[in-house]
Formats: sequence, C-alpha cells, structure tokens
Amino acid sequence: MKPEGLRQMPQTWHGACIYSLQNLEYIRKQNDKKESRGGLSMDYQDIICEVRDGVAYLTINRPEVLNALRMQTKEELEAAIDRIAADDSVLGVIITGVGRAFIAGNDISEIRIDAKGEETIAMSTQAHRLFDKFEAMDKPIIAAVNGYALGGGTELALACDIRIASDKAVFGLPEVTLGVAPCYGGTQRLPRLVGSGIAKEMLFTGRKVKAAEALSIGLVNKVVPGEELAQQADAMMRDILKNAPIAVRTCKRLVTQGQAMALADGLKLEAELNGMLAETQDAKEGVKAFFEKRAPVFRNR
Ligand SMILES: C/C=C/C(=O)SCCNC(=O)CCNC(=O)[C@H](O)C(C)(C)COP(=O)(O)OP(=O)(O)OC[C@H]1O[C@@H](n2cnc3c(N)ncnc32)[C@H](O)[C@@H]1OP(=O)(O)O
Repeated sequence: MKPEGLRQMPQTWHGACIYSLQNLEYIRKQNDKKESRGGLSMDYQDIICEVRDGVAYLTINRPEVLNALRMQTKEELEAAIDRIAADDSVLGVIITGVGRAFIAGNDISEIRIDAKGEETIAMSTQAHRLFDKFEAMDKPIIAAVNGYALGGGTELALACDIRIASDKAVFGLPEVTLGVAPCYGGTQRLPRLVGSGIAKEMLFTGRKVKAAEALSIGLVNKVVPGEELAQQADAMMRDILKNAPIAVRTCKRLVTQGQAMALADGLKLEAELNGMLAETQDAKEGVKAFFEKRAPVFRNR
C-alpha cells in the first residue's frame, strides 16, 4: 500500500513521467521534513539508507518479493542517490539487499500485460536516469551482491563501479523469457564489461550465471563466502578511501567518460585531468609522504 501522498501510476507516457518526478519530489520533501538520524540516514519504505564513517550503505529492503524493484523503490533510490551525491561528508557507497536476494529484477507485478509502449519507455527512461547518476556520481560505488541479481538486479550492479559477490550470488538477464529485452541498460553495459560474445549468450539464453562463472567472465571483481560479504565490501571501500579522493574520482570520471570516447580523445582527457591533479595539495602530500616514508594525509583538495 503506497504511503499517503504518493500518486498511483497514470496510464499515459506523459503522465508516467510527471508521476515519477512528482513522487521523487514528494519523497525528498518527506525526508527533508524528518529529523535525519546521524547525517544522511533517512527513513524510506523500500530501502534503508545509513551513513557510517563517510560511507553510505544503501540496502534494498523488500525481502518478501526478493527485493524486486517497483517504481517506488527506484524513486527512493534516486532520492537517496541525489542526497548522497550532494553530501561532501559521504565519500563512498555500498549497495546490497536484505535476505537471499540482491535484487530479483523489476517488480513483475507492475508489468501490465496491456502496457502501451510509451509506459515501458517511461519506466526504462527513469531507470536510465537513476543508473546514469550512479556513473556520474564522483564517489566510488560497490555492489555487494548477496544473492539473486536478475534482470534489473544485474543491470543495477552493472551501473556500480565494483561488484563483489557472495558465493551464493546468481546473475542473469532473463527478460527474453518474459518476452521483452533488458531495458535498464543491460544491453549496453554488459557487453562493455564482459565482451559482446558472452553478453549475447547471456541476453539470448536468459540463463542464470553463478558467482564462480561471473568471476571468470569479469562480471564481478571477486567472490567471497556469503558471511564475509559485508566485511569484504567494507574492507575494499576502506582501501579505496585511504587514497586521495580527488584522484579516485578522477579515475572514475576518466573510465566512465573514456568508454564513450575515441582513444585519442580519452588520452587527451587523461592528460588534462592529470594536469589538474598535479596542482592539488594532495598530489604534493602524496610525493612528500613517500620520501618521508610515512602514510599520506589527504585533504581532498
Ligand atoms: C528492465 C528489467 C526487467 C526485469 O528485471 S524483468 C524481471 C527479471 N527477473 C526475473 O525474471 C526473476 C523472477 N523471479 C524468479 O525467477 C524467482 O523468484 C527466483 C529464481 C529469483 C527465486 O525463486 P524461488 O526461490 O522459488 O522464490 P519465489 O517463490 O519464486 O519468489 C519468492 C517471492 O518473491 C516474488 N518475486 C520473485 N521475483 C520477483 C519479481 N521480479 N517481481 C515480483 N515478485 C517477485 C515471488 O513472486 C514470490 O512471492 P510469493 O511468495 O508471494 O509467491
């Protein structure tokens, strides 16, 4: 049951776009009104957002439907991502799911069998807007994949920078078994990560890919025992946050933007951004600390 004030999905494409943006505004206002607990931690219905020592932990919290993404879940995620992006005290993000699923895909109960094309376009456009924000955010995002990551679940993980999987994780893009194709970016991000051959096999067959195979094809960075997932994701984030934040976010920007560029243009951008980095306090501190044989103290400037 939607909380008071959230609008029901209208029938027209135009209405769907307004619905989504208006609800996003509504969720933001609700959280602005609420006394936030410890900085950014806020109350949502479908997700849990907590901040500890500079890291925002986003947890999908719909275990009764294996964390399937309904429109409200995506709106809450977008509201949280917007606030995280704007909060300089947050330096990294870890996303995971409650229970035995990471995200078992888009909420199939929201897929109307007599849906008009424009409704699907609106749904896809909203997810693209959300996942583009993951890539545009200048903070590292780790997906801690704790279980089923199917359809939109694999697509959300693909929009993160790094994927660490539990040995119980299962990936896949089964949309063709439902008569549709992935429409949250999977057809574009998967081939860029694992190559078009493996990507086409996963897309055409819709088959599941267990953690060990996901590691072997480069879909995930590492596989760990389920009970160690949270600790290992945290440890990798802490390793990243030991480094100069400006340099880390420059690397994220170069990889993300470079993928859409010709090599020559990407190399030009790499040189330019490194020229900017060379003039930062952090670059001077890094070299100084090396010769003084001590750990650098980076000030994010
Ligand atoms: C652009 C993006 C498009 C998409 O993402 S399309 C959707 C892609 N995802 C899928 O096709 C996966 C659908 N789910 C499944 O295949 C199975 O689930 C699993 C293999 C993940 C797990 O199977 P098992 O262990 O037998 O659990 P269970 O009884 O099927 O599921 C437990 C409860 O979770 C609900 N649920 C699971 N996935 C979804 C979903 N994607 N949307 C809505 N509900 C879902 C079920 O219905 C059920 O609920 P109840 O206990 O009330 O029967």
